[in-house]
Amino acid sequence: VDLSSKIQNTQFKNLFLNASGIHCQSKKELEELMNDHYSGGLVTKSATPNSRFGNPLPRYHSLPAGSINSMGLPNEGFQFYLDYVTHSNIQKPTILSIAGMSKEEDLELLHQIQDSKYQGLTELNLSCPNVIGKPQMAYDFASSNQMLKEIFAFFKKPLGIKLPPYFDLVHFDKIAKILNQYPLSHVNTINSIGNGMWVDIESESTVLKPKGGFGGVGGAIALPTALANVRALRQRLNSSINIIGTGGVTTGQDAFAHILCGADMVSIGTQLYEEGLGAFQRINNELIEIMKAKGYHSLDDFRGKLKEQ
Ligand SMILES: C=Cc1c(C(=O)O)[nH]c(=O)[nH]c1=O
Repeated sequence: VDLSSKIQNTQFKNLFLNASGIHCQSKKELEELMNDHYSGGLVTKSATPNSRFGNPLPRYHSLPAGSINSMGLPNEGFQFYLDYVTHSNIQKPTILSIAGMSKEEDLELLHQIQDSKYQGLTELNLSCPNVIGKPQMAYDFASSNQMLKEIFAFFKKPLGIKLPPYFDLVHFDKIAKILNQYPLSHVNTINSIGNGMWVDIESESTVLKPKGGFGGVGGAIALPTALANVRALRQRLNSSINIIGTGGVTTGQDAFAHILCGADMVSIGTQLYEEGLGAFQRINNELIEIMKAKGYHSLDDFRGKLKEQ
């Protein structure tokens, strides 16, 4: 059974990635991830120009079926991640994630990447729901289109976009129409489901401190939304644009479902945070068992071949 996959011309020995933000913020986390045998690639925490502490704690809470977070983009700063993916002992392909606090910052970071020696993939996060006062850009179709136009006037390296979930078929039509105009390497869908709320009954309080308790929701609870976004975008995007399916993957079955819906690669976030790096080996094995039982030898045997009732 072959779990290899690719994004444009970048080959991955297996389809699994960490979701940006999970196990990829510090040097220690990145090195453990780089040396992990059961993930095919490595995604960095979204980087801002300068390092950030992020939002006040508590800012992450485990839920019965997932997680809620309002981290607020804590990261070591762009130069740290650019240095890491450019100079570290590269064992697997990398995706450098960036999230400027404005269009100007995004453009500046992309100019630095364009002018750098970095030859890996880049991912522009247009969907962070937790920076106070910063909207999720990808919900503003006109601004997203304008931003992409300005980016592709100069950026010539492989670039993907991290999208928030959409909940309306017309919105899938609108965002796909925009994205199809640009030579994107991939889209990564979904980011957490923005601005959820969780309440502690005993204390009668929110569980998160930032933003009055509003935070992005992830984990098992997000799987139906993630599968819908992967399927809807696969049905609408040019075949040249690959899809990283993120959201709700806790088992090999969930990964299988993402691939059936059209995902080329699959990211694991909440489950990786809760279980640790062992989640990759377990989910790899579970997916292999499913494929063996069904007589599939490679992901291409069933990718995007979701049947309908
Ligand atoms: C990059 C900020 C993000 C954060 C964060 O740092 O709060 N949390 C998410 O669930 N998704 C994000 O995109």
